[in-house]
Amino acid sequence: MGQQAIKVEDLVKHFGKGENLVRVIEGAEFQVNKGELVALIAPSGAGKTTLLMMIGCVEEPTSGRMWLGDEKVYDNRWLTKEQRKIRREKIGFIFQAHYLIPFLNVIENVTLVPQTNGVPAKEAEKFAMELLKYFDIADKAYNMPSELSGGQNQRVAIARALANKPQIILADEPTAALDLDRSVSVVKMLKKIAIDQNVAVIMVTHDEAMLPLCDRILKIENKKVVSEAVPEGSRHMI
Ligand SMILES: Nc1ncnc2c1ncn2[C@@H]1O[C@H](COP(=O)(O)OP(=O)(O)OP(=O)(O)O)[C@@H](O)[C@H]1O
Repeated sequence: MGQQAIKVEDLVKHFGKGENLVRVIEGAEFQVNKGELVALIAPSGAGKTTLLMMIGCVEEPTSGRMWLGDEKVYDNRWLTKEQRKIRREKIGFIFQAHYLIPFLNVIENVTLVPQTNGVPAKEAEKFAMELLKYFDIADKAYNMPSELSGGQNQRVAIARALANKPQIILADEPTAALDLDRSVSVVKMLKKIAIDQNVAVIMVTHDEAMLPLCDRILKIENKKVVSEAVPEGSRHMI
């Protein structure tokens, strides 16, 4: 078993109160290790984004316990006043729409978070260039996002998610806007990152073709989270 990146115990999430109470998650228990690429699947409205946002310290759970790396961050309440700091230091987010900032060029987008974290500009730029080279997009460093294709923008968004050297990458349907070839290449990239950078990646997806590329599936079922192997015999399909 690898090192723990995420662990939750008895995690509960409700929205609203009284008549408007919505029970989304009821006692989730699971762990994700560094080096793992895990697909998170469930029907629409079952709570995938909510779960991702709780792990990302954006949405507060209703109760339970949660660890990020070795640090216990939630025990029926946040254990720190600075969830934002935890988020900035430990988590990289990738979204379906890449959300690059349109008036900043590529390298400025990638260095924004590390600079907010106090990393000196030169050092942040050096690491950003390494990431852009790794993603084969260094020649676009000084272009604006509008000058790049959808797939290129998504690679920049992945580089940006890695710029703060996170332990955990949370990707909410990162391939939804891409065709099959580009989707496969993004997911393979996420797997390579998981191994090379020793990070845990959780990827929400509706695309079954992506499952064989993942190590494991987490499924939200009956308001719980269950772990499943990827579909038998299909791992090497793509
Ligand atoms: N801020 C909120 N207030 C009240 N209910 C909410 C809130 N956010 C989410 N919900 C409800 O929680 C449930 C889970 O929503 P969530 O967006 O996590 O689902 P999802 O699995 O990501 O769905 P999709 O696949 O459609 O994106 C839904 O019933 C939704 O209506």
